Amino acid sequence: MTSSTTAPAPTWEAPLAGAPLDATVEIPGSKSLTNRLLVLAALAEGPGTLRGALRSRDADLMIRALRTLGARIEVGDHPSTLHVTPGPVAGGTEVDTGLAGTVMRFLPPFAALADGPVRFDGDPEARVRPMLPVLAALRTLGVTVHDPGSSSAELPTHLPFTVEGRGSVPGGAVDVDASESSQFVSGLLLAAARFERGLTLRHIGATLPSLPHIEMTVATLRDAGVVVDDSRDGMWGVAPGPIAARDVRVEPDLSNAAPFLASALVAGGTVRIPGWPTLTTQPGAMVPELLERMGGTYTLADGVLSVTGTGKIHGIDVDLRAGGELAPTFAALAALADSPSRLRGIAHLRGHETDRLAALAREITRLGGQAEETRDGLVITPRPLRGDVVRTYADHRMATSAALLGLGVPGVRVENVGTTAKTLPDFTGMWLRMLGSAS
Ligand SMILES: O=C(O)C1=C[C@@H](OP(=O)(O)O)[C@@H](O)[C@H](O)C1
Ligand SMILES: C=C(OP(=O)(O)O)C(=O)O
Repeated sequence: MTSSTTAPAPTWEAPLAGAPLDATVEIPGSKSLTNRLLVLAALAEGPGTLRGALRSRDADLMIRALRTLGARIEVGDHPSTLHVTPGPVAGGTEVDTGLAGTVMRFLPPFAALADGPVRFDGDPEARVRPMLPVLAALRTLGVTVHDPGSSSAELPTHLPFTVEGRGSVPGGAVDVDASESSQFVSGLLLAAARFERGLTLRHIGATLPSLPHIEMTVATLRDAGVVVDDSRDGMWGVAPGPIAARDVRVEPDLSNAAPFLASALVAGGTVRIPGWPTLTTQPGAMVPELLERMGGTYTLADGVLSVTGTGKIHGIDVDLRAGGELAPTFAALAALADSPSRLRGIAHLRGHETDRLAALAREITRLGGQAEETRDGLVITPRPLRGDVVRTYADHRMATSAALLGLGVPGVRVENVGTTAKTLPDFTGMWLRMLGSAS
């Protein structure tokens, strides 16, 4: 299994904004859409194609895993064009999840269709991310899951684990507590049309994060001809049936666009993102309005989103439950604002790539800021900040939010900026080009 390095990585000097921005930034395909569409293509009735797919560590982990599980995936005339030919789901193999939530939560239900055992493991940081709800659901649905190192009948709560594929999954009804991650729901729904009786899934937790990501799952399933009933809140039904083979284009990743757009508020000037969808299930669709509340303005014309800022940022009180992956960007803006901010509804960020609430509070504090964890979020009170090393904890969004802080604070150095390869391999190149300082 691959693992992220624990040796001290060289730091990257985050550039300070020298002048108001005037940049157009092309953002690669959405991680969430790419990895859903790959899974559905690998379960489809025939060969299909993704265009504009993301190529990053998370997407490539998904590609490698699906290949080992029996799909043929060929790269077309552009690296972002992927031709997928489904095959019988193969067992007797291992899946490296890296640190990708989409791989570790979407593929166990897929592996349950295999003709043999599939062992899952990932990065050291992945071994603490919550897994139990999806594994417990699989057991209820008739699938055996066990700890690869023991003969105990007790369900593993985390990676590593083995899913004993038996060639088919009975399916049926299951209750899932998805309060720690919407991905438990999405993973089960994505494979459910291939279960003999389909699936009826009821969420039983107190809160449900990332609802747009579940809606994205439902939309991609319906686009592939799968019958999904989402007429009752917190319940989803998937009818058994074929998954259509398709030729699909992936939208740009709007969450990855967030730090670039937010730069306009820090540096002043305008940042433009082409290919912004008018209708989308991506939670990044919330970004323009949130930036407006913090002092920016935006327009969407001919598919180009433009955000303009003045360099003056206002604090915000916002429930980010629907788009928790945006929190690191807004925490950085909040630390640079002229009034306090409260980010709410994001307790589940404690199970992301790292405990993001602790990491953001610690790193903002390291720069001289004031940031406190609450039960379900952060309270950030702006203070004058000074440069220092910002630690990233193997978390790509800690790195991009540190870059944003560095636009406004001289001397910010980002530890292991290479962690951005999880979803955006050329992050530093794109950032420098945005600032007009690329060689
Ligand atoms: O399904 C998806 O593609 C995702 C769902 C969300 O996970 P959580 O519900 O665990 O936050 C999000 O944060 C993650 O980046 C991607
Ligand atoms: C939470 C995230 O990723 P993952 O898909 O690994 O959960 C994220 O990208 O912010």
